[in-house]
Amino acid sequence: MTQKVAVLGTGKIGEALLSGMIGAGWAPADLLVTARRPERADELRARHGVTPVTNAEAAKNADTLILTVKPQDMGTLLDELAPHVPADRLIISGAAGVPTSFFEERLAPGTPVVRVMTNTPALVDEAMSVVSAGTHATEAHLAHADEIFGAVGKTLRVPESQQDACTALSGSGPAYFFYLVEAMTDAGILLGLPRDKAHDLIVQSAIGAAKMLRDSGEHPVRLRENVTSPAGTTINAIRELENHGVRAALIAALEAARDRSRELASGTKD
Ligand SMILES: NC(=O)C1=CN([C@@H]2O[C@H](COP(=O)(O)OP(=O)(O)OC[C@H]3O[C@@H](n4cnc5c(N)ncnc54)[C@H](O)[C@@H]3O)[C@@H](O)[C@H]2O)C=CC1
Ligand SMILES: O=C(O)[C@@H]1CCC=N1
Repeated sequence: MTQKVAVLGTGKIGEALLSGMIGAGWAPADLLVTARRPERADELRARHGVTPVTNAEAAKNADTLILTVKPQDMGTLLDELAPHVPADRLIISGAAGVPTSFFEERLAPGTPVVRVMTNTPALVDEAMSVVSAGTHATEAHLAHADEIFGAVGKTLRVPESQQDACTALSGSGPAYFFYLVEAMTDAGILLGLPRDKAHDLIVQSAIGAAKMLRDSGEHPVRLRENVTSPAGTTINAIRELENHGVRAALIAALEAARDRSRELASGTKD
């Protein structure tokens, strides 16, 4: 039997997933989408050939429901969905913070729920997605979630107790790198370079560093040591980073992101 998958609340993350799934071979005819605005539904149909439906129709007709609304909208979506979801549907939540128990409490007893935290590099098939089982999710359900999110990058299984930490690291992670590139580009301007050249130099350095981190098998400390010549330029920069507490700032920043993920657990408007 054909497995139909519905993406409910198809915004940035939902559309990236959809696009990756189609690229990986899913037939658009087997993909349903829901959107709040009719213009958005038309746009998704035109771009991807998928079928826009209502949330209730998605619950009735798809075997797997991927919920990609904001955490604050999850309560409202579930109120609408709950009467229409048969207990054999697999629910995959992509929302930050919201625990699998939130869904289990609102849906039919025994409904399998999988929680996934992905990130925006899903747009270029380089996502990092972490996958956790709810109470009733089996290995087959987890494998199905791995297959779906594997279409847009890497997947990793983690216990749900680690989801808030993973959200702080990889869910929000791309934003920290974009922020660093932005700040380093400003530094280039201070040093007299035109903005476009500074941008290109930093972006290519970021890509090179990312490839080395992934492919060299070396520890990041060793990679940094290899750049840091005795009495050279790099150590002067590193001293300033340490003087300004950048390491401590990053630790505090990720802790704050983890704490916010925990606060979002209520899945309601606040
Ligand atoms: N943006 C990011 O970097 C990441 C976001 N996430 C999670 O993914 C989820 C989606 O985030 P984005 O795609 O950035 O948000 P978004 O705002 O682009 O997409 C959410 C979509 O859901 C729609 N929506 C809301 N309520 C609806 C309803 N009842 N029925 C149908 N559609 C409805 C909205 O109109 C919107 O288009 C969030 O829960 C977020 O925590 C996870 C990882 C990374
Ligand atoms: O900022 C957020 O809440 C979402 C979740 C992880 C990345 N973006």
